[in-house]
Amino acid sequence: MTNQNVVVSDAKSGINMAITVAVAGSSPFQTTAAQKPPAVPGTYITISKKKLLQNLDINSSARINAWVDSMRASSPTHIKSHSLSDDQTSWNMHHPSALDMFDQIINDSKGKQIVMFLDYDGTLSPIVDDPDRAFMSDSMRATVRKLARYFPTAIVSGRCRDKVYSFVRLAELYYAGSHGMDIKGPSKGSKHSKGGEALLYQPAGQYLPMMDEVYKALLEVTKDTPGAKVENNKFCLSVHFRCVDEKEWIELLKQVGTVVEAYPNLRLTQGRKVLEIRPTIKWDKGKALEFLLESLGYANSADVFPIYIGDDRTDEDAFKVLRERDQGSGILVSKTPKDTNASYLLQEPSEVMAFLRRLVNWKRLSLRKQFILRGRIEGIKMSLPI
Ligand SMILES: O=P(O)(O)OC[C@H]1O[C@H](O[C@H]2O[C@H](CO)[C@@H](O)[C@H](O)[C@H]2O)[C@H](O)[C@@H](O)[C@@H]1O
Repeated sequence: MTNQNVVVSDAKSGINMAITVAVAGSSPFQTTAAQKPPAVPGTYITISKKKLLQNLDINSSARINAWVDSMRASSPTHIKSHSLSDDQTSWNMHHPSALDMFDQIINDSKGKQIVMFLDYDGTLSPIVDDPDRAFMSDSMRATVRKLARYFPTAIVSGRCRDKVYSFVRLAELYYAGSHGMDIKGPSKGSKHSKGGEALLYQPAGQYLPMMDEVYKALLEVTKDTPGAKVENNKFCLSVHFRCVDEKEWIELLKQVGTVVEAYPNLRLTQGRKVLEIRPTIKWDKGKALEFLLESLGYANSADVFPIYIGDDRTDEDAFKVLRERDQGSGILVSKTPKDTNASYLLQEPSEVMAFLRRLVNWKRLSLRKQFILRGRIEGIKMSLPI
């Protein structure tokens, strides 16, 4: 356990109060690698390239080129078709479909409380060109609403919390925005909050003025690059290049690199056709998952079964936590091979919806069975002579 600063917000007065609480640190669970399919080495993004990507030096053409290769790799159309089919077969063998393995997942969760963690873009909504129009379908919303009736459910997104909430619009969920750096967690029964107070946790709070400054600088340097879009996700800034001509990528990278270089407390990473700038603090979606589990009362508990579904590179931090704890299931949403710590696979949001619906139906049925069984036992008791 380590101490973390938590901001508890009083809904009536609007006053935020910083308190220190204990947060789960290293996992008490031992990894038994044999129980889970192993992570397959990356097929088109190698570990060494990942390391190389940790720092972008805009004066080094080797670094710049590695970054551009990686930007290109986020587009499956650039994978040669013959190598894709070989990789795909071996990858699919190691990462079976979560729909095919549904019974196995349910069996593994036996006697445990399932807690759901859902990424937003590419998981609940399909990837589209305009980030402001990545709407969730009504049927997906209805499915997630039902899901939350049966299981505690959290959305964990790179978007700022307000924006992802405006897309999802379900008050009964918990939300972790800015890649987990802005958490609104459970208010009832949590040891982090009293009464009906909302639990807010913003571990990068001190960087907010800096992020606003960097947002303005990014808007300025990218303003002449057609198709570039800068999104302010509060504790994380996204520079989208999905609609930028590939010939302009090096220039865009240099523009962004020049801004980021001036701030030693910032790091630059990549998502799906997006450059992401965030504080260097040791906090990510994996830490957010652990924080939410603890605030739900499942710190160090063997009675919980977290299921995390996501498509983004940043979701890997959460998959890694589950793998290290040897707990729950990580499910990657992807059609193409990727270096991943997830155990299972779903191809696209429509499969995510099918999986969530199966969970809801299974839970409904098992509750009905329990209800009937209890009725029978009560009936037998009533018919017994006193
Ligand atoms: O953690 P997530 O919820 O997956 O958020 C990650 C980023 O998602 C969004 O960008 C991605 O989706 C856009 C809409 O489909 C797409 O246009 C873009 O190319 C993708 O990278 C969001 O706009 C970013 O701010 C999030 O960081």
